[in-house]
Amino acid sequence: MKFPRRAIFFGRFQPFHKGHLYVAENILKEYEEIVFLVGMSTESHTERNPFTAGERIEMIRLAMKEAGFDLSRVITSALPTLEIHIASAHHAIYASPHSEAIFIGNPIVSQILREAGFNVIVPKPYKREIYNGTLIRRYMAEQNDKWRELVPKSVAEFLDSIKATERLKNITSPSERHILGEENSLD
Ligand SMILES: Nc1ncnc2c1ncn2[C@@H]1O[C@H](COP(=O)(O)OP(=O)(O)OP(=O)(O)O)[C@@H](O)[C@H]1O
Ligand SMILES: NC(=O)c1ccc[n+]([C@@H]2O[C@H](COP(=O)(O)O)[C@@H](O)[C@H]2O)c1
Repeated sequence: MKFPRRAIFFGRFQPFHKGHLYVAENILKEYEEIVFLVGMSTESHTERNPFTAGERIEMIRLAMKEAGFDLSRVITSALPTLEIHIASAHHAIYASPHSEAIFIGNPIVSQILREAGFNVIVPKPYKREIYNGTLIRRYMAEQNDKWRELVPKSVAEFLDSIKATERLKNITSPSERHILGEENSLD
């Protein structure tokens, strides 16, 4: 059987932002279909992984639709939080439809996948200093509206609908908020 030409984009998507969209657009210039593999999907409501797997899948689909892609080219799959181990690489295979390449920037995970025989491609950085999940989560936790410009409009609307900034504020530790210069707002 001839499979459609596919590539996996492996990430946590916490939340889905414009850097992810840039990578996905480039993947779809070269491949017929994209598989968004949502990592650490069994973790939510933590500072690093505040959103559930379902919420992340929802953001991916909204953003890809907003960007004008036919969603029949967009596949989503999820992996539980795994030990960082060579054997874990094979979980990516069972969770994904047949694919020719896997796009991932995390150096440890990409090394493990490479050693397990995957065709690993590190995405070209696109304004990484602003388009990164860590910064966006910090802005959200400090109720700083700057996060809105860093995600697609439909994602911002979705995040508002689930009161995401309130969640981020409540789950972000005081020490983190101190780093953000928010100490005066704590009672
Ligand atoms: N601005 C960007 N330009 C290019 N690639 C990006 C960008 N942001 C993320 N990526 C790629 O997407 C992959 C998955 O991203 P991930 O979901 O971990 O988001 P992140 O922005 O790196 O989040 P965090 O800051 O929470 O680690 C990364 O390993 C990286 O290769
Ligand atoms: N314990 C884990 O399951 C674990 C830890 C770090 C990275 N990863 C995976 O690697 C991918 C990329 O990692 P980062 O999002 O940290 O760059 C993610 O999708 C994530 O799921 C998994």
